[in-house]
Amino acid sequence: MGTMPVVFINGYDVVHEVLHVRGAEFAQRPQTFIADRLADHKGLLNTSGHVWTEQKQNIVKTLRKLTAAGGLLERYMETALNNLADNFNCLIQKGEGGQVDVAPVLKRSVCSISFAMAYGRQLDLNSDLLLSYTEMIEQFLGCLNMAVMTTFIPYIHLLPKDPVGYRKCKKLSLTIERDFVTPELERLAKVQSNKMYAKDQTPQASNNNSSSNGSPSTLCFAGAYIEEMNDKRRKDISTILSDEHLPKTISEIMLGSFDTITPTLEWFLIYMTHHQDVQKRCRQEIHKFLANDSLDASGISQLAYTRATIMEVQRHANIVPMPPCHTSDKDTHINGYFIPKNTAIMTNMDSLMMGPEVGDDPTEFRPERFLTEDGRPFYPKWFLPYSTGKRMCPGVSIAKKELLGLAVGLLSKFHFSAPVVEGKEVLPSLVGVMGLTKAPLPFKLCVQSV
Ligand code: HEM
Repeated sequence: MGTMPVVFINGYDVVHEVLHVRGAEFAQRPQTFIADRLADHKGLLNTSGHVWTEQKQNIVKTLRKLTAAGGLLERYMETALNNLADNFNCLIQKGEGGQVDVAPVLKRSVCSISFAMAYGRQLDLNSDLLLSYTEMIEQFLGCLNMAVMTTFIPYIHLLPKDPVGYRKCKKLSLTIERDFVTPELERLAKVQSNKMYAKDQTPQASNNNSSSNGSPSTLCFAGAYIEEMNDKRRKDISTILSDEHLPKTISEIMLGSFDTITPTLEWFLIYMTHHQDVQKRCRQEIHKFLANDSLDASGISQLAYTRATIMEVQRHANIVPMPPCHTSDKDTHINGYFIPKNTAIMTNMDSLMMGPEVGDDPTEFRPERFLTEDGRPFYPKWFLPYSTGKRMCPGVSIAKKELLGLAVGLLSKFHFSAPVVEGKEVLPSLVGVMGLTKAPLPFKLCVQSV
């Protein structure tokens, strides 16, 4: 990458050794042109050392608290799903269910949930703010796909006419922060200071730890971050959490969830269209275990086949085939090969998802590979869509719940099949396009109520 050597690692044994066993040694991110310029050494995804360590611990703690917080995520999902169903039903009533471009509504649903988890308030799927936030995120990601070329040939960014869109990308990133992130953070900071003021005014309140549970500002990522930061400042504890890092970290949470959950759901619907038998079996399981199709925890936990299907979609479509690179700041060896310090280590996830450990015919779509013989969920060691070790995705538990909840909500309400064009069924393509993640080509589905 540019002048930086790159080593691809392949196969479960070496991936496990580098990312997990020697995770601390390889926990750093290489300094690439685009990451340095866009992240500006802030946030979490592209930082290393103590800046990354405290923020990672904080994000893991906060996301764990949010997923555990009394059905919060489930409430946001129900609202998004109801909104989504209204949108699909509207198209069906207008006679337009035969060929629906499902992606825009799916994207806004995911964005509305991420927004709610990040800022503590949920937007309607058709609200102007959500429409423009989603559009800006998409534009930014689209632009970034080309701008990453500067990682390989940095001087391109100096050429006139911005040939790979680097300057556009930088501008979009700043616009997102200015127009969407900052106003929400200011709103939350106000809530926070009002709360502090109220606490100072009420002698009883000062004795009870109202910051830990139940208050509106803690029930979102940004609120919890602000609270933790203020708490540490008040107690004079040295901290890296700051108003400078917060907007970048929030943007990364919004992008990190949007650009992974959306394509996974799109792929899920595409595979369900190709494999009607699997779709039918998932729906039967959902109707059997979920009373009124509600996303209650005890019912959801019994959906072994539907879970296995989502895992098989993640494996077969392999949405993050090349996760962000890792590096070490010391000369070392991997598998007997000398690796100079600051070499970018790239993981080839295809070598796991389609590798020999998968078993018989990895190219076949077969959810049963994630079930034991008696039908219980089975998590093979090579299945690492969220990576592993120190840099593992902190959003894993939210992602798992969200994917299952949205997949269940979609299948319980709608049937998906190939649109018929000029008397012929047109199945959506299984070929993906690579950006930061692997997304499907534009596609349409026939959507019917069940
Ligand atoms: C289907 C959903 C998702 C998949 C497949 C996924 C996958 C990944 C992968 C492969 C990495 C790179 C790990 C590495 O460098 O070894 C990552 C990092 C990350 N993900 Fe996710 N992710 C998903 C959802 C989410 C969600 C919902 C969030 C936020 C709530 C999130 C936030 C992040 C962040 C902040 C990082 C950077 C972690 C670090 O550098 O230490 N992701 N994710």
